[in-house]
Amino acid sequence: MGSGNVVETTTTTTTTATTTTSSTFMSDFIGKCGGNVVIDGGFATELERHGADLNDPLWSAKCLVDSPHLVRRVHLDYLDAGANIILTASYQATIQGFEAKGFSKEEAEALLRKSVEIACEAREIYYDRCTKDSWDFMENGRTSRRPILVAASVGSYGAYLADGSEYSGNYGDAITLETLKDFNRRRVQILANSGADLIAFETIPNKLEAKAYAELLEEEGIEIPAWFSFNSKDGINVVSGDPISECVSIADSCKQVVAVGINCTPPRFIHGLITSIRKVTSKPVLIYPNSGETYDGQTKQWVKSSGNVDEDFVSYIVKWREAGASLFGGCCRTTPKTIRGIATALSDKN
Ligand SMILES: C[S+](C)CC[C@H](N)C(=O)O
Ligand SMILES: N[C@@H](CCS)C(=O)O
Ligand SMILES: [Zn+2]
Repeated sequence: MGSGNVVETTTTTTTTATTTTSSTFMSDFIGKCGGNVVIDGGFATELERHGADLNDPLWSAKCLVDSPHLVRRVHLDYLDAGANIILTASYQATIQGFEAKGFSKEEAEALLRKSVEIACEAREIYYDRCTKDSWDFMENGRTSRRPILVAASVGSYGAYLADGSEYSGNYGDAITLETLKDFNRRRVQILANSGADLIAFETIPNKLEAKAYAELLEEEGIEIPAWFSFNSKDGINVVSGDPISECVSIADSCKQVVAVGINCTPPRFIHGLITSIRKVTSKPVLIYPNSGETYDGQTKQWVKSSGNVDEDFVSYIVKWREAGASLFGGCCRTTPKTIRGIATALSDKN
């Protein structure tokens, strides 16, 4: 496990394998955070705000190669804004994607590890700064630090395709369960052993990919927890058209999955989706919507959605909490300002 967080695990020895489950990992963490967890905001969005050019098949993962200082800077921006969970820059970091750019397999694997190293380093810098500036507070004579987890991001296969396919989930008939498992196998192994506290499977657009991740976690005996986060463009199904209930059921049945929810989805759909998810699972629910704009995979630009206007969603956070979510952040086109607003809205409620 990553440093700084105590996790209760129960170890079950069977005749064939040793499995480690962590059923209380997320509920313990939510408790340590006072009942609500703040996730970070749009990572690539903030990289771009600092001047990064992400018009590249690697998208934000390009910065692992050419500007790691910006990656660290963005993590610190979100920590300063109040995040309890920061996601690594590995959303579009795949061994296959790095190899296509001329890196060796070893170099590609090192870049995946580097994404976690930078996030862990940012957490240490943040904690050191807090200590120096005496931001820590004393509780029963002991110094107490804001709990912070590093989540290793795994973007979907559609992200690797680098054409916005994570918003259609349409991979064609050639892509099977086995293709998806094999595509992700080494990446997931590396990230699971990188020092991250959990794996964040993000922007999962279809049921097939959820099934592939669940089977992969089981087959590889992955010992750190994971969350599954889906995206939707109608508030009823995930983007491929697969019912959200069926996707969430897959996450619910997977013992390594400690939270399930929705990301990179317009705010106007979030309330209904939380209600639908709640009907299928008692695992903690996470939400980190985008701004409500639409991504154009050809131009790699965000465009205003016609007809539907999503306002700044910070004012909805309390309602989403009442609907049953307990982890809240932002995805594309949200910023540290959004995250600071979420942290304030939740602390006002505590
Ligand atoms: C979450 S989307 C905005 C990431 C970028 C996309 N996979 C692309 O490469 O165009
Ligand atoms: N963690 C990624 C998700 C993109 S949908 C990011 O914020 O850039
Ligand atoms: Zn997003």
